[in-house]
Amino acid sequence: MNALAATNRNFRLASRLLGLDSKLEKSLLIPFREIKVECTIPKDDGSLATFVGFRIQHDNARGPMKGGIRYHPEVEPDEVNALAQLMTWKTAVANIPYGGAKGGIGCDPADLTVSELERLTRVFTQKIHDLIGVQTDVPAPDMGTGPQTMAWILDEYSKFHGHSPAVVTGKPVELGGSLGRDAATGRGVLFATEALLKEHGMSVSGQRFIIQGFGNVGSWAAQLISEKGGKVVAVSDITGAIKNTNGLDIPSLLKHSREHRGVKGFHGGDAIDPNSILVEDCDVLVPAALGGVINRENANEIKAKFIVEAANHPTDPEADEILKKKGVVILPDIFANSGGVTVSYFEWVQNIQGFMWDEEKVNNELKTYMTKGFKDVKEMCKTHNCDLRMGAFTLAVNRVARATVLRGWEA
Ligand SMILES: NC(=O)C1=CN([C@@H]2O[C@H](COP(=O)(O)OP(=O)(O)OC[C@H]3O[C@@H](n4cnc5c(N)ncnc54)[C@H](OP(=O)(O)O)[C@@H]3O)[C@@H](O)[C@H]2O)C=CC1
Ligand SMILES: O=C(O)CCC(=O)C(=O)O
Repeated sequence: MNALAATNRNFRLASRLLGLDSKLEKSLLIPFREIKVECTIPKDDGSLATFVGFRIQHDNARGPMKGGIRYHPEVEPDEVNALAQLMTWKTAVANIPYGGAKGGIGCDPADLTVSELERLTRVFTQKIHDLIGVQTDVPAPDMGTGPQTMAWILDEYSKFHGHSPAVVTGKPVELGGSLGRDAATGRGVLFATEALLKEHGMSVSGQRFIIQGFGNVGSWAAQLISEKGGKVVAVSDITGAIKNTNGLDIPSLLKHSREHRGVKGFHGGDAIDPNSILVEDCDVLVPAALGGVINRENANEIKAKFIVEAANHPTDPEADEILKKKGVVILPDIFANSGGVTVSYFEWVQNIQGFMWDEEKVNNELKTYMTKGFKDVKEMCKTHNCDLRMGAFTLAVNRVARATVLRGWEA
């Protein structure tokens, strides 16, 4: 099932549990605006290259639309649409005053030089600058993008609209980025995992973790989990996968990954087949890379007792059903990885106030939001006698539906 069909399905299940009016249900699914642009840039060798970029703005009932921009070869409209919709539900679960959006450019950032990436980002910004804004739609990093990408967007946008630091989040701290944003998604994953394990009378310390993806989210999650005594027994990225049943030395692995641009060749563990990482033995599986990686092909083989969805949409609905029957507990993406957008909200607030918080305040506030989010999700699970994914979806859909109706929605 593709990402959009899967997301729509989860939304509809939640809508039925809530007993939403069918016209309201339909209207909540339709995106507010879908933008597609062609971005042509000169490559360093003088030839021209054209890339297709998207910004899909899903819903703004609860506030400005918010969500990352992804640079990846597999970016396509249905997936961006699904990711935009997931942002609407994620900001509602986190209870931050935003709607949802997502963007992306179909490109392989590894094949482009820094100056080509800068030109591409500037052309993309030129094409969408009048459709984003501090109170309309606020982009942020996602796969293949980071603080430097946000700095280029900020600079290009400001040429049209004057200096506007709050138009993007996840910026470099020197340009108004928030302390703690870089680590925020991974730190949120830690807080979410702690809340989940506590519920089961367990703690992070001593549990065996497997993490797929060692980029921003995966590497911070690995670092923070291992600092709390969790044993990270395997990680993977696009270059390969490494396993050590005694626990990988994460600081050394981070150093190796920075120096060699990937985990491949790390001597502190054994190389394993990256395709088998999700089914290796562990207590907690943390997918932190692409969507759809847990599916009917591998769900039966998964050995983890818990799955914490650091990536967006890593679990296909068919896998969801199989895993539920096996008793695997899944902490869904729209809660588990909401730490990133929550600290993006803190960044936006700081920019608007023209005031900078210290990192301790950012991290403490994040913990408060994640703890409250878990409690709210559990409450919905109790009310609707459902699993954590439906608990999170019903919480979110109910909040967005209420905001929509209060603003004066009419069938
Ligand atoms: N950044 C954020 O704040 C947030 C991100 N997310 C989600 O988290 C996930 C990761 O994002 P982020 O960490 O920012 O992205 P990054 O680009 O920083 O990192 C992605 C990681 O995934 C690896 N990867 C890519 N393809 C594969 C594959 N087929 N198998 C194994 N690893 C792979 C990459 O390897 P390599 O580097 O070698 O290419 C890299 O290690 C995405 O689903 C994203 O939507 C969710 C919430 C917020
Ligand atoms: O920080 C943000 O605004 C959004 C991050 C994001 O794209 C996500 O949570 O999937």
